[in-house]
Amino acid sequence: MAGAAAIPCVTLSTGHAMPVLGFGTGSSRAPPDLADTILHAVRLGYRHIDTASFYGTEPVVGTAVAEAVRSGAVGSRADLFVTSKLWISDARPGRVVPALRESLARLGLDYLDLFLVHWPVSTDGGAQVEFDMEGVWRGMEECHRLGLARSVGVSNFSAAKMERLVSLAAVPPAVNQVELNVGWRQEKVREACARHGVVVSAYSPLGALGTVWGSDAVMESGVLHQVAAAKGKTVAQVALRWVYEQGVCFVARSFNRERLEQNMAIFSGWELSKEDKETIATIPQKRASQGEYFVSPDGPYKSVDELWDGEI
Ligand SMILES: NC(=O)C1=CN([C@@H]2O[C@H](COP(=O)(O)OP(=O)(O)OC[C@H]3O[C@@H](n4cnc5c(N)ncnc54)[C@H](OP(=O)(O)O)[C@@H]3O)[C@@H](O)[C@H]2O)C=CC1
Ligand SMILES: O=C[C@H](O)[C@@H](O)[C@@H](O)[C@H](O)C(=O)O
Repeated sequence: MAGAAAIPCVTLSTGHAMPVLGFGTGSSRAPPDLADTILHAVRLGYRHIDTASFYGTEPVVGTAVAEAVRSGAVGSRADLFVTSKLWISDARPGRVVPALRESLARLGLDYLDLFLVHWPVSTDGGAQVEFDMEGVWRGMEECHRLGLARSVGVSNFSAAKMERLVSLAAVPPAVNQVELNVGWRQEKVREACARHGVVVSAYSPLGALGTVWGSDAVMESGVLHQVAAAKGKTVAQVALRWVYEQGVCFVARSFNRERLEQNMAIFSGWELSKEDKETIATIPQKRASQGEYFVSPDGPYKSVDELWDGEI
C-alpha cells in the first residue's frame, strides 16, 4: 500500500492514536464520486477522515469506510480514524447522545474515534439560545462512557472557553479543532491547549480558498511562494509542513488525487529552516472564519468579539 506508513500519529489524552493528517470532507461542493476519492485516499495511506453532521457527508464517508474494509484496503474498521461533529441544533443537554447515535446510523458505524462539539453555539427551534457548556459537555462525556466515541473534544473554542471547559470536565477534551494556518497562528489557543494536554487540530490549513469565507492569505502568500521555490516544494506543502512543525495536527481538503498525494508527502526528507520560519512569522495575521452567522444583537453573542472572547 503506497505510503501507508507515511502519516504519523499523535496520542490523545484517552490513549488513542490519531493520524496527524485528516481527509477533510467539509465542502459546499463535494463531488458525486466522493466515496471513490476517499477510498483512493485510504489506498494512498490516509487513515483519518473528518466529517460532521452539518456537512451532509456522513453517509458517503460510511460508504467509503465499508468499501475500504470490504476491498481489503484496510484490515478492519479499527485501522481508520473517523471524526464527526455535533451540530449547533443538537448542542443541548439531552440531544447529544441521540445526535451521536443518528450520526453513527448515517455512517453505518458503531463508534466514532472522535466526536467534537462543532461550535460553542446552540439553537433551539431555530433560535439561538445560550450555549450550556457544562450540560453539553456532560452529554459528550456520556458518549465517551457509552463507548460511542472513543475520544471527545471541541471545535472553534477560544483559549478562554478551553480554560472554562477544562475546569468543569470530568472527561477532559482530547482535541480542539480550530482555524489555524500561517495567516492565523492561534498562539493563545495553542498555549491553553498545551497547558491542558489538549491536541490542537488545524482546519483550513491552506486558507480554505474557494469557500465563501476562505482567504488567499496562505496560497497567495509571497513569503510562502519564495520559500516553496527555494525548497522545490509547492506552496501547499510548505503551508502544511509549517503546521506540522508547530506540533499541530491538521485536516486538509482536496478532492484531487495528485494533490492528495502532494499533501501527505510532507512528513519526511525535508524541513523548514530557522530562517524560513522567521520569514513565515512575518505573515500578517487575520482570522478568516469569523463565525458571524452566530452573532446577532439580540442573541447570546452580540459581536464576533464576544464569540471569540476578544481573541480576534
Ligand atoms: N471545525 C470547523 O468548524 C471546520 C472544519 N473544517 C474541516 O477542515 C477541512 C479542511 O479545511 P477547508 O476549510 O476545507 O480548507 P483547506 O485549507 O483544506 O483548503 C481546501 C482548498 O485547498 C485546495 N487544495 C488542497 N490541497 C492543495 C494543494 N496541494 N495545492 C493547491 N490547492 C490545494 C482544495 O482544492 P482541490 O480539492 O481542488 O485540491 C480546496 O479548494 C474541511 O474539509 C473540514 O473537514 C473546515 C472548516 C471549519
Ligand atoms: O453555518 C456556518 C458555517 O458554514 C460554518 O459552520 C462552517 O464553516 C463549519 O464550521 C465547517 O466546519 O465547515
